[in-house]
Amino acid sequence: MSDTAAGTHGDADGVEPFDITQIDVTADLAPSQKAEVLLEALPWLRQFHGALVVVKYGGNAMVDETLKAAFAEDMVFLRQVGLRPVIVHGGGPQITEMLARLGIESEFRGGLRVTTPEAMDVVRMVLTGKVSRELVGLLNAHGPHAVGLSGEDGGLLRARRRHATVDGEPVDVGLVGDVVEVDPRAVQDLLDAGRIPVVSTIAPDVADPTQVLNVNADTAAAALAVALGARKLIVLTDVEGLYTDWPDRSSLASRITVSALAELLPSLESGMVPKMEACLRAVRGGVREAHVIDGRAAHSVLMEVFTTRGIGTMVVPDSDGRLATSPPTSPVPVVRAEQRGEASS
Ligand SMILES: Nc1ncnc2c1ncn2[C@@H]1O[C@H](COP(=O)(O)OP(=O)(O)O)[C@@H](O)[C@H]1O
Ligand SMILES: CC(=O)N[C@@H](CCC(=O)OP(=O)(O)O)C(=O)O
Repeated sequence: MSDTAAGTHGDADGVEPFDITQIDVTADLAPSQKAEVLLEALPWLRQFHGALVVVKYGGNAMVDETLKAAFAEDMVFLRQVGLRPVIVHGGGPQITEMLARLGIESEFRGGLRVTTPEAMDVVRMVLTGKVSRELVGLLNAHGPHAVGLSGEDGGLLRARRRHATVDGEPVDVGLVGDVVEVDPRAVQDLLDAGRIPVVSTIAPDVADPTQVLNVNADTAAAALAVALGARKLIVLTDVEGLYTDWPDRSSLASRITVSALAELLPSLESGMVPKMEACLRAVRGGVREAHVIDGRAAHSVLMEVFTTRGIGTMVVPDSDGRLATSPPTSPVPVVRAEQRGEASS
């Protein structure tokens, strides 16, 4: 059996329904076709009822006005039909734009932003004060669903300073961190209250909690998905999915196992690396499916979750693609406040 495949994201209840991805959304559907579209969603609505889904919001879906509004609709739709979405957002382009406005040049090493104390202020301001606010506003245009929080809130994330690797050598990138602890209770509380949590990936330094660190949003989303025991991680990007032989357009993988992905990882180019590492980390940590999907397509999340073919690339465990064979091993410990010796309310 091949470890990568072009195919569907599985049968539910043996239904062979209408393929929504083949629909020209601009064409007027006949009433019977509309019914077929709804019916295709039925087994997935049933299967994912109550499922916790972590969605990494980024790429084009984050900069185009129509796509932004469509993304908000998708999240509200998920919540409304009984799933529990948690959004982790990026904001690299917005940070770069604000730094440029302030006359500060952006520099990346090994895919990570070189973050000086001055740049860190801007990163925090843009992620929590601009990107998060805007997304919460779009979601709450549909009702009081969303609440924004950063990794600093309720002890959600803690990070340790990390170095980038360039040509095999460690390179200092300043105030950049990797998540080493997650206390998901702040997010869980919001989910229990029926809210949609919107997370910005700023995290206090585990060695000095008064210092905050800039954390890549793809990797933070994976750490959170593992800590929350998410059913799915969905990462939006600006390409159809993972190409096993980039840029050969015929090499799009619709499904890949963690072992095949681990083998492929060293050959990937920088943009795709944190995304695929995040998927690998999530599935190895017990998340059943991690998806990289095209944020340039309106309603790509709905297409992924509620259609039989799905879209993009799905990363699955080595077993049969549905169930992990071994117990989850979290690369990031879930640490509760009581374990840290702090007061719990
Ligand atoms: N193997 C690959 N499969 C898909 N995309 C790839 C691959 N290798 C490099 N890329 C590039 O990575 C980009 C996605 O990374 P990036 O631009 O950082 O995404 P985002 O802005 O969504 O965070 C794609 O647009 C594509 O140009
Ligand atoms: C360390 C590091 O590089 N952090 C990122 C954080 C934002 C992010 O990850 O945004 P995207 O998902 O839009 O790329 C940055 O400063 O750009």
